[in-house]
Amino acid sequence: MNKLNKKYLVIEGNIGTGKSTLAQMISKDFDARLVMETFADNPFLPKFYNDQERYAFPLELSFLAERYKQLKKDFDTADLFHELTLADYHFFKSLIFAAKTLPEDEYRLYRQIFDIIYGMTPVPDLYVYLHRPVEILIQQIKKRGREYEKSIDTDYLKSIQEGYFQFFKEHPELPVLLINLDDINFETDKSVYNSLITLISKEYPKGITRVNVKTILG
Ligand SMILES: Nc1ncnc2c1ncn2[C@@H]1O[C@H](COP(=O)(O)OP(=O)(O)OP(=O)(O)O)[C@@H](O)[C@H]1O
Repeated sequence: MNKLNKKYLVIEGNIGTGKSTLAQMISKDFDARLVMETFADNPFLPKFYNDQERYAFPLELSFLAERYKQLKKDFDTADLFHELTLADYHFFKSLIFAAKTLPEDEYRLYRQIFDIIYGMTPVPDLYVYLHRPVEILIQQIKKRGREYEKSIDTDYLKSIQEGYFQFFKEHPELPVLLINLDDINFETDKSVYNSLITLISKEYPKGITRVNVKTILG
């Protein structure tokens, strides 16, 4: 087994929390196979941020189709070179977002399709959720300056965050490591990154284990 003692690790979190950056750093250091979410070339995403009502359904369907295709491809092909697979999203993310973006009748239809697919997706050994207050996320989103994300507000981020927390409550069988990063930058501060690695390499029981990075760093 690799030094993280995991075969399939998921890094999740709200929009702009830094999950892709952390997943990339870890995959480089531990020579992991990296499964990254693709969204840059989703033609519905900019349209959705302009007109949510009109474009939410095609957006959600396209994310679902894309994520399924990607997981299937990545997990169907045996990989003899990597012991660890690392993803910057968990499949359930699709449903968390859809519950917030779709009207009830469309959500019910979406859910039927989702449930069929969800049963076929792999279960992670550990689900890491990177938490930051929504005010910090707004700053991060502004800083990275993706044009179409300009309309994201704290209410939207709060509702997505609630969706994640609800998901954890409804899935007590999943080992979740909920790390409160607050405003701490693990990209520039090596000691923070090392603490995250130590945390992630441990074994966790099913359910939520909460850790506050500021408390650990003292
Ligand atoms: N199912 C979905 N429905 C609506 N929007 C989505 C969905 N999935 C992703 N998005 C949007 O796609 C963009 C990228 O999302 P995501 O949170 O994965 O990446 P990110 O914000 O770059 O994350 P990080 O900064 O933590 O790496 C965001 O604007 C997000 O709101």
